[in-house]
This record gives sequence, C-alpha cells and structure tokens, in this order.
Amino acid sequence: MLFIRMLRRVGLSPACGCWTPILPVRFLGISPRQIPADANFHSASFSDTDHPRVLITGGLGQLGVGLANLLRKRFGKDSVILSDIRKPPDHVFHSGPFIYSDILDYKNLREIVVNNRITWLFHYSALLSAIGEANVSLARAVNITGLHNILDVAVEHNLRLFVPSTIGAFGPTSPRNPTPDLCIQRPRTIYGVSKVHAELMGEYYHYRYGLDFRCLRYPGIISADSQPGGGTTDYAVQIFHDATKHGKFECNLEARTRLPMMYIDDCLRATLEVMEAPAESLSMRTYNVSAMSFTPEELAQEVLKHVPEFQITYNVDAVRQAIADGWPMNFDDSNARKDWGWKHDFDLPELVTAMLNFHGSETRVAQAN
Ligand SMILES: NC(=O)c1ccc[n+]([C@@H]2O[C@H](COP(=O)([O-])OP(=O)(O)OC[C@H]3O[C@@H](n4cnc5c(N)ncnc54)[C@H](O)[C@@H]3O)[C@@H](O)[C@H]2O)c1
Ligand SMILES: C[C@@H](O)[C@H](N)C(=O)O
Repeated sequence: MLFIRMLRRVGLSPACGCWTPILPVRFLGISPRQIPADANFHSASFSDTDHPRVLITGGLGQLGVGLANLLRKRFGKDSVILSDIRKPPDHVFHSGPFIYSDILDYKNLREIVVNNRITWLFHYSALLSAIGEANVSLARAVNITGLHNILDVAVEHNLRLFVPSTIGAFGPTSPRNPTPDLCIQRPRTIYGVSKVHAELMGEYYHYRYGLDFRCLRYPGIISADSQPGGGTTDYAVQIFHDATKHGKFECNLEARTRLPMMYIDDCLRATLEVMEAPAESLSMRTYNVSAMSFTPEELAQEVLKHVPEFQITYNVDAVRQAIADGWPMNFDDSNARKDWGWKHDFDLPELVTAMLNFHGSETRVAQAN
C-alpha cells in the first residue's frame, strides 16, 4: 500500500509502470507587475492563426535581433517579441515588439507568456564562456537558475522551447576531431557545465513531462552587424572589423587553434528549421550543427586574398586559450543532416566575402561622410 502511494506521488501507475505527466507547477501567485500600457507593442492582434506567437529572451545579444528579423519575416512583425534586461537601441525598439524581461523573475516571465499567449520560446539569455569565467556566480544564476525558470514556464504553458547549446558543452576528455553528438562531456567552464545541464534538463523534461524541447549545439557564430558578448570565438568576428578599419589584427588565440565556426545566417536558419521540423523526424532532442572549421592563421590567409596589406599578430589570452584547447576542432553533425535535412550554405570563402563586403561598405560610408 505504501509502495503504491509512493508510485502515485511520483506519477507512476502501478498497473502499467509508465509515467504520467504530473507537471512541476509552481505556486500560482499573481505578479504585481503589469506590462505598462505604453509598452512598445504594435497592437498585436492575437487572433488565432497558424503562426506561433514567439518570445525571445536575451534578445539584444549577438544573435537575438537577427533571429527576430528572420522570424518576423516568416510569422509577421507582431508575432515575435524580443526581450532583454538592457535598453534597446532605437532601430531595434522601432522594428517590432520589445519588452523588458529578466529571466530570474519567474512571475514576470509567466505574465509575459500568459498576456501575449506565447506558444514558442527561444531562450537566448546567457553569459558566454570567457565572461562566465570572470563572473562565475552570475553565470551560474543566469545560465542555471534562469534556465529552470524557462523550463518551468515552458512546461506549465505547453510551449515549444528552443535552447541553444554550444561546442563549449564538450571538454578536453571529449573526442575532439570530430566530436559526435553522443560522447563524453566534461567541460571545464561554468558556461559549458551550465549548457550540459540545459541539454540534460531539457531532455529530461521532454521525456518526463512531454515538453517539446529542441536544442542545437552551435559552433562559434560570426556576424557582421552585431557584436559578440564575451566568448572564446570572438576573435573571428573582430578580425573583419580590424582588417577593414586598420589593415591589421591582434589575435588572442594561438595561430593553430582550430575551432568549428558558422556564419550567422546559417545559424539562424538552422534554428528555425529545427523548430519547424516534424517531431517524428527528431530522433534526438539535442543536435550538433556545423558548417566549417578553421584556425586564426587560415582565416587570416583568406582575409589576405581580399586585403593584401593585412597583417595578423598574436597576443594570447591564457584564459581563452585554455578554453579553446579543450573544445572540439571539428563537429560531427551527421545526425542533423540525416534527421531534418540540415545543410549549411557558407564555407570559409563565402563567409569572408560576406563579412568583408559588409565591413567594407560600412567603412566606405563612414569615409564618405
Ligand atoms: N554567439 C555564439 O557564438 C554562440 C555560440 C554557441 C551558443 N550560443 C548561445 O546562443 C545564445 C545567444 O548567444 P549570444 O551570442 O547572442 O549571447 P550574448 O552574450 O551576445 O547575449 C546574451 C544576452 O542575454 C542577456 N541577459 C543576461 N542576463 C539576463 C537576464 N537575467 N535576463 C534576461 N536576459 C539576460 C544579455 O543582456 C545579453 O543581451 C546563448 O545562449 C549562447 O550560449 C552563442
Ligand atoms: C562558442 C560559443 O558558445 C561562444 N561564442 C563562446 O565562445 O563562448
């Protein structure tokens, strides 16, 4: 009798031995916080359509604004709410709905999800690898406690949830060349530890409560019109800015440090594709995605083809180098390609051309003014 009561408490039926989805619902309180009437909502009409209603957390970082642009093109401007704890620049504020949201404030998160009838959540808030090592307790709070809030609100409101993971979820004892989806994961940064935790918690909530959790492990992402937020792969963004502006670049990683990288357009398209993939095509809930892999000296060689006077020098940052030395050199993304048809568009030459075109045209505009 006692045994049956224990089974019931954890949601197991003694007859079939299977799980029933008892939700980890928190105490239902009413948040005193209301979304102000003058918040920058563009009179979203939430009439029922086939479109998801989307919330992006941590949306003012390197990737969030680009994701919002892509999703708004697909689902309509008012269907996608960008959120962050920072003040948005004018062009972002006027480009579509923006709202303040601190992921450490659970009631505020729930209020936003309920009031806007959110159905898809892209969880981008995080402290990245290098900045996380400089502030471990904040990284632990944002990346782990914040994730718990996101998981709970997602399961409570039946959201489809995307959480990005990273090459940083692997460590020096993982196979590094190539790194498959399933292998040893013993990262040595708080960022990596928090991302392994996110992968495992998301998958657990999927199997335990039926949460529609989807996760991609991104490589280092390279973008032209947004700045990276304190990672180990940041050099591969800064190099283009310095090459066009100064004709030279000081790199904080060693010349032969090989890491997987991806152009932002590929990254955001992969994110939308995995979110739209039919559930039955997903044999896993966490996938590696990859495009290219290069070292600083290989990247510099490619830049040199366009900027003949370009010079690279090295001034290695010990923290970033130690992190990079434990990360994958090449990423095996064959499961993503097989299951939901992932295919990248940008290899190294196309990436360099796209980045230099952007920065070159910016520089020409600046010189003309
Ligand atoms: N950029 C990359 O190369 C890369 C690679 C792999 C994975 N990722 C993942 O993609 C996601 C987005 O990356 P990014 O490069 O845009 O990151 P970023 O560091 O540029 O931006 C993160 C955002 O989170 C916000 N944030 C911090 N604390 C918050 C809080 N308490 N509540 C709400 N927001 C908060 C910050 O204000 C910032 O705008 C992250 O989860 C990151 O781990 C990024
Ligand atoms: C790789 C990725 O997670 C991030 N750009 C970092 O370097 O921390």
